[in-house]
Amino acid sequence: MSTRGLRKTYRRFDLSQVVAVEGLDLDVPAGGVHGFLGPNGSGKTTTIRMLLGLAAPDSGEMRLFGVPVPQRLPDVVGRVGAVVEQPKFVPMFSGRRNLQLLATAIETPHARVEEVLELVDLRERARDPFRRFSLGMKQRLAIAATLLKDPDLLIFDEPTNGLDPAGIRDVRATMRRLAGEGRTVLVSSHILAEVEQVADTVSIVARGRLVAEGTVAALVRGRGQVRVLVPDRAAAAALLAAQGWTVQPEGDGLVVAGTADGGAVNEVLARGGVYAHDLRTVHDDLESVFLELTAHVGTGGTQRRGRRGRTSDDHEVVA
Ligand SMILES: Nc1ncnc2c1ncn2[C@@H]1O[C@H](COP(=O)(O)OP(=O)(O)OP(=O)(O)O)[C@@H](O)[C@H]1O
Repeated sequence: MSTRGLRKTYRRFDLSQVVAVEGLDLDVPAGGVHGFLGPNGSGKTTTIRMLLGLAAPDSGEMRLFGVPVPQRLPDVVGRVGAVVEQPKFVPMFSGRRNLQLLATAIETPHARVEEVLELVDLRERARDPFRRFSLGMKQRLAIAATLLKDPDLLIFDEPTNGLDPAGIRDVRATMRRLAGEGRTVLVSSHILAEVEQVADTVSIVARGRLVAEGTVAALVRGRGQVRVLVPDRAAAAALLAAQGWTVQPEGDGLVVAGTADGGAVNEVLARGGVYAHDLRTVHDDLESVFLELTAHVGTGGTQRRGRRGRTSDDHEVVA
């Protein structure tokens, strides 16, 4: 999946414009889990809706499986499954019955229902009525519905929203399992910790623009701090600051920001005749990288749509 120069504006009730997506260049490699990350209102849902033909871009290009969309969406839509908002399940019917109804609607054999229930680990609870399902189970049922037609690309918009830790863990495990089968999973989130552990690669957006992309390891590499305990803090601080590092006192020691290279810090100190009696490297996690990258850009447009607190009851299954 890719986008080039993608742009979408909305008109507010007072006729002013909100730029939801602004010149977005997104690349999602085939296979694996790709995190689509950004603060609330940074344009993730709008981008996903455009990719699925649910909203029209103002300008820019989008490709799915190498073909331009929305122009040729009908050619590839069968290879895409998405969970984006709004419920489509009957509360009184069992999870299995709900899936069977959908399977009939898209002319898929009911045997596939058993397969997808297995894939999302819901087989044992498939006889329970949907209304008795926990949020996590509802979410996995929505994922199961998208799997009925065996898509190569799965798109999940904030799939762990409103879930408890066990629900989050189960949805994560489901995403990993799907990627393990060779599918591509695109998952959007504004909570990095939820995606960091499951994503192979990520794109970070802020105000509708890409601010970073790559593997989680590459994004956090080299970012961090080195903490040192030294006998002479003033001398050590002078030596380290001379390297261009930001040095701050902390407790009995010093924190050297802007490097995660403990060896280099140690060498500078030793060459200057200051011997550290303790030195540790603290690597930034993706959360700090994300905050740093998105802080100065802020969040999206000024108009909010009151979607905070949305639960997984609001999922739209594009099957
Ligand atoms: N239908 C709409 N009408 C007007 N403004 C909209 C509409 N949809 C989105 N917006 C605005 O566009 C911007 C981007 O919203 P979008 O929902 O795409 O962001 P998001 O990154 O998915 O956020 P969240 O994490 O809250 O879901 C926001 O400022 C939002 O208020």
